[in-house]
Amino acid sequence: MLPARPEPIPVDPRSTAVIVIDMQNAYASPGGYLDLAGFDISGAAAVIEQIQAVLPVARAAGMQVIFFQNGWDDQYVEAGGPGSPNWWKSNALKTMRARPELQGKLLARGQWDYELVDALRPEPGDICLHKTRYSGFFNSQLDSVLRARGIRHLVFVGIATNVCVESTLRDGFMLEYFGTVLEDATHQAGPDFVQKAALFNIETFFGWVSTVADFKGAFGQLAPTA
Ligand SMILES: NC(=O)N/C=C\C(=O)O
Repeated sequence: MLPARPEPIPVDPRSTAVIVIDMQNAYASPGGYLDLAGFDISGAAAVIEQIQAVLPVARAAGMQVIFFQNGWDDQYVEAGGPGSPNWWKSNALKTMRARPELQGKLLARGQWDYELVDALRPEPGDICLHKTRYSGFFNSQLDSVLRARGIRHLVFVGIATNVCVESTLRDGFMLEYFGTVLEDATHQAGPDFVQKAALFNIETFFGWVSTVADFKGAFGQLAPTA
């Protein structure tokens, strides 16, 4: 059992994936997109440390680790033009329109901004997926990757709690996946209250909320079974 809110939840490591949402320079490094767009990323360093603690435990317990990277091709075709709400709402695209010297740099594959932070690198056996919108289920291989492995429970870490973490967990709920967020391995984009609001929504309507300490307590002693 994994201690969680609103109640403990049974989690079988063999049918569980840890989903690492968008731990890219864009979201977690000074000089990355969120920072340049004016969001407070002061909590990101702690999130990196917490995820560093979670991943070895998950791998040793036999859980699948899946890294997501968010962004688009270097011409931003995948971002959509003015006919896409993404063109209007993406703060990365808006920041580049306001500051043309940044054009081509934010969330573009091949650029530093798009890369995972140095401290969190996939290991052999981990899976890396790409997404072009906030939800990891939209236009991605996630659902088939999970179904092929019999995975039914998703444990979320990463940035941002109120955008890509919550979007992916919500879509997973609609697709019958159980979703748990490790609250202290996530960080919001926006004021503190949006972290609380996202966690309230998840705990109340879409899934479960746990902590890194409880995750380590539940799975830290487990080795994979054959
Ligand atoms: N990874 C995220 O949660 N992203 C949030 C905002 C954005 O990508 O513009």
